[in-house]
Amino acid sequence: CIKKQRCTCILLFHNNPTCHLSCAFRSLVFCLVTALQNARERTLIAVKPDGVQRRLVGQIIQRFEQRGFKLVGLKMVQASHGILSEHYGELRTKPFFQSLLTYMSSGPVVVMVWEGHNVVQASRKMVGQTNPAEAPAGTIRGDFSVHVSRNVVHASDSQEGAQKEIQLWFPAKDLLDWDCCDQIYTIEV
Ligand SMILES: Nc1ncnc2c1ncn2[C@@H]1O[C@H](COP(=O)(O)OP(=O)(O)OP(=O)(O)O)[C@@H](O)[C@H]1O
Ligand SMILES: Nc1ccn([C@@H]2O[C@H](COP(=O)(O)OP(=O)(O)O)[C@@H](O)[C@H]2O)c(=O)n1
Ligand SMILES: [Mg+2]
Repeated sequence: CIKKQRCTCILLFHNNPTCHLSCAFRSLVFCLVTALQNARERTLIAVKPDGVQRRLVGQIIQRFEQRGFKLVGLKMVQASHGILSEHYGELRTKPFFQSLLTYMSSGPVVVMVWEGHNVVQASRKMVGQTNPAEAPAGTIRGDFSVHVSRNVVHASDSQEGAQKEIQLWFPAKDLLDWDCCDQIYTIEV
């Protein structure tokens, strides 16, 4: 997408003699802004109470760091039924809803916001299917869990869902904008 926009800028230069420098400049700015917006995609990841009890927090964080994502928010909380009901609102009619709330409030959770290119989709792949029996080895659930009711970690399943979940768990002031010195080595800007 970034490359396509660069090509558009170049075509504007070469094919259209009436095109002004300012036009190309605007395209370039658009191109850069889009690249930066893509790089700033965010998702909510939570280590569930089973993951915390089993001392998997460090290994889970390490996987996201290693992949090249940037941690911009982190906290440990004892989640209330209120926040969990909202977080899992879409599952309200499911037979396991009450047991899900009981499990999720049974101990602390570690809630995080990770930022980076395509982070929502990439995280879902790193986490694996909801049912660990279907999650391949190499995914977090495939490596650390065996049962759907104790699947160690949560990851937002869409960009829209991520935005809602991030707002639910974090006041904006608790998310940090910081420069990752290796960013130019993880994406092409
Ligand atoms: N049949 C089930 N029995 C018990 N728990 C379940 C069952 N199905 C789902 N769950 C629990 O509810 C959670 C939420 O289900 P959802 O369909 O959102 O899966 P998910 O998106 O993979 O998980 P999460 O939202 O926690 O990342 C699951 O992660 C799992 O812990
Ligand atoms: N059959 C199921 C499905 C989900 N769940 C739990 O509900 C959570 C949320 O379900 P979900 O459908 O959003 O799946 P994920 O997004 O977690 O993969 C799961 O992670 C499980 O903890 C469950 O206990 N039993
Ligand atoms: Mg889900």
